[in-house]
Amino acid sequence: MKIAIAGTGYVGLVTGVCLSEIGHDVTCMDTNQQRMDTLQKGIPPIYEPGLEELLRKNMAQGRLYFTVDPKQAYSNADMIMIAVGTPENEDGSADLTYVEQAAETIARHIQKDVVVVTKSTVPVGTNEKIKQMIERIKPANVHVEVASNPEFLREGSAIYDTFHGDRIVIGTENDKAAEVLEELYRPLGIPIVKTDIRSAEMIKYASNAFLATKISFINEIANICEKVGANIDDVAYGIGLDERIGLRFLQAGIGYGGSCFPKDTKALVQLAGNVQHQFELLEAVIKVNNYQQSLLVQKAKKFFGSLYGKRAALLGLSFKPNTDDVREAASLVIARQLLQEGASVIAYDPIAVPNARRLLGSMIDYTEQIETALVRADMAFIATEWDMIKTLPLQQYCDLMNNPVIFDGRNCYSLNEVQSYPITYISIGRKEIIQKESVDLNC
Ligand SMILES: NC(=O)c1ccc[n+]([C@@H]2O[C@H](COP(=O)([O-])OP(=O)(O)OC[C@H]3O[C@@H](n4cnc5c(N)ncnc54)[C@H](O)[C@@H]3O)[C@@H](O)[C@H]2O)c1
Ligand SMILES: O=c1ccn([C@@H]2O[C@H](COP(=O)(O)OP(=O)(O)O[C@H]3O[C@H](CO)[C@@H](O)[C@H](O)[C@H]3O)[C@@H](O)[C@H]2O)c(=O)[nH]1
Repeated sequence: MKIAIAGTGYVGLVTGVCLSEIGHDVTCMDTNQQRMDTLQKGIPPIYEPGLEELLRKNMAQGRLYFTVDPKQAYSNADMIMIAVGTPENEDGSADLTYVEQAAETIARHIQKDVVVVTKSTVPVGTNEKIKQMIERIKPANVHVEVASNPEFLREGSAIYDTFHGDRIVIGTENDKAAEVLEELYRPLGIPIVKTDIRSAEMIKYASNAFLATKISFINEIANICEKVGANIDDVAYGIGLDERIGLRFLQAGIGYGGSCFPKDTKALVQLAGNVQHQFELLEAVIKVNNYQQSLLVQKAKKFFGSLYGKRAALLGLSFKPNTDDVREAASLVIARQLLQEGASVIAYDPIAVPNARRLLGSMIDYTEQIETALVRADMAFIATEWDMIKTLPLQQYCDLMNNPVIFDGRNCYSLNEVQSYPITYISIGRKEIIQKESVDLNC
């Protein structure tokens, strides 16, 4: 099949690369010239495990192209996928500017019958608007079907998820469009849910809202565990073994970040509000998450009294491991709060430093060496559970820091392990380990 993709970010690029890998002829179109110049050289503009290899392979085999020219991308396509960003407006609703621009450009350049598929996360009713918009502009002799096909991949495992997802959701108005999409995805062997367009759009928001709810729920339980002397790791395991609850997505910490949960939860609250339904549960989920993201600095203030003049090592900048994405990352909240408290910050991340620098500028220092961040630090904040952070021997904190005080937002170390070192260790939903004389101790 000849497929064009509008928007070559995390979703568009990964989808394009994976569809070319299963034999389709894919042209990715983006309005960002610099991004496409980089891609034409075979260099991915984002970090995603396994992406570069598949990108180069399929470009070399002549199945994957990149262009900023909409005519080249859209005029001959059998299917066009919209994968542009849907960021949040100031009121939390989804900003559909890029989707509308993409739909308009598609309508102006199509020359043959085509199925337009929306992969971007869009509020219920958007695909109908896309259809109306395209119908208004397209050539009269061209027939267009519109389908909703929301994306469920996770950053950091996007290629794996595309080939091994739990389900593929296809929302259409008629069987013909559904059949084309089923044929596209059949080789992946992933269960397909066929439904109407509005339900498909809702499935995406409801999925993200439910996952975010699980995280805020376990974080609230963690906050109570701290007060009653229970251990959240054991509690999460104990409840998660009940198959109705499940073990996944019960990792307590400093809340969810990323380009999806924060904006999609707010967009669903807005969507509900538009039909006079106050989504109180989801409002609480968002409130808990905001609180959670600022929890570590609150804990540090409680421990030290004042953070003024202290040197902080911030370990991990990306919103989760294995990605360079820092959108809505808890690390950004922590960095800004530490600066407000008068501390200086040196941040470590193996790959997200350039993206973080774009947002935080020179307000903090950066390093790609974890040891450099820890040298002479008064306190270390673990914001992302990268492998190199999780497996850093505790002795290193002792050797490099002034006096090792760790605020662990991802519960990377077991309490038993920490107890054998003269380290003050304050994590989430677990007992605090305080070295009263840590100031005078040599590890
Ligand atoms: N990132 C994820 O993990 C993920 C997962 C599932 C769904 N989604 C959803 O998918 C959509 C895309 O997310 P993303 O993270 O890939 O976005 P992104 O910001 O990484 O990429 C969006 C791309 O679209 C391009 N673009 C903007 N307007 C365009 C236009 N008119 N024509 C062509 N290109 C245009 C931008 O230049 C950019 O390269 C969003 O709706 C998001 O909510 C994202
Ligand atoms: O038990 C958990 C699981 C996750 N998180 C945090 O939640 C955020 C999101 O994590 P994850 O869901 O793994 O990453 P995303 O790439 O944001 O993927 C989510 O958002 C995508 C965009 O909509 C969807 O496609 C995916 O299905 C959905 O998992 C991160 O900050 C994690 O640290 C926790 O705090 N505890």
